[in-house]
Amino acid sequence: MNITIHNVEQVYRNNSHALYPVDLEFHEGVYGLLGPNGAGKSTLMNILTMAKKPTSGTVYCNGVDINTIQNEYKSRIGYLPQTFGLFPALSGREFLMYVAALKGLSKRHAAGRIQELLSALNLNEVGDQHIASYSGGMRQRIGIAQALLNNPKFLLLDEPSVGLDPDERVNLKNLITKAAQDATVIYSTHIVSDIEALAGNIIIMKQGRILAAGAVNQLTEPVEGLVWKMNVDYSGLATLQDKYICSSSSRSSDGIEVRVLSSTPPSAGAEPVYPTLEDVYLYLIHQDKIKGESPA
Ligand SMILES: Nc1ncnc2c1ncn2[C@@H]1O[C@H](COP(=O)(O)OP(=O)(O)OP(=O)(O)O)[C@@H](O)[C@H]1O
Repeated sequence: MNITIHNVEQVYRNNSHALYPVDLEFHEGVYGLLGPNGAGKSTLMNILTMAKKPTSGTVYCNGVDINTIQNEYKSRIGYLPQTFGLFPALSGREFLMYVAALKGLSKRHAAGRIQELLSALNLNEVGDQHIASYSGGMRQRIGIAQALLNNPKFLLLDEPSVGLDPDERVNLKNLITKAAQDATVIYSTHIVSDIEALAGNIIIMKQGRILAAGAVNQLTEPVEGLVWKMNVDYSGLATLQDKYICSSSSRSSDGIEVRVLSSTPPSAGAEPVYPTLEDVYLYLIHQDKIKGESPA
């Protein structure tokens, strides 16, 4: 499925610009949509799922304006919103049957698909218990299951890993990889590690604008030569963090190994390193500060 967004803009009544005119194109595969709080990720997802009408601009599905094929388009979508309501008095299975009916799935087909998804999401044992008794992670997995019910060709997941334990995060990644074999998947998050190995394409947003879009190796190019690795002690780390954008730090045999974003070497011992997606993300989000920095 080919989705094209042309000149899509969202301005709220209070004149806040959630999206400046955006042009994007999605094909089959996983797209990571990264951005800090308020970047406009959920607004974009709501427009793509037709939950929200944009102030202006058009979304095309395989070249056709989605407004002219609403029902067909919606039947091919699976959506996990950032927040969603579940009926606590229903069991997970009953809730999924209810959503399947709304999506127009036949009862027989739905029953088989729901069993498949309860197993895939490790919810078999609790599938017939009331949702009221579910943990946060179990509720999130029911949300993921409802998004996958109709084998969507366009799957949109807003912060899907929230509340999932490490095992379930791995399981989620495997499910998404499988779904993306013949579907377009958009995975929205502000957690870079969630999508680093999963998404072939990354879109980075901030304050309603697209800062960069492309494959990870395309995005790293402008950041090459701007990332440094060095060892410091705890007080040295605090000093560095005051002056520079530090992308990650980990304990090492020589104290703390820290990655620093800087246009010049932050110290004599700093060693240049190849940028990761997290480096790219922090660079793009904080580039004004990095460009205007005063080195040590
Ligand atoms: N109904 C609304 N009325 C006015 N402004 C809104 C409304 N909904 C969202 N906004 C604003 O639009 C901008 C983008 O919000 P959005 O929820 O799309 O961001 P996000 O990237 O999904 O953030 P988060 O990671 O926190 O979920 C924010 O500045 C937000 O305050």
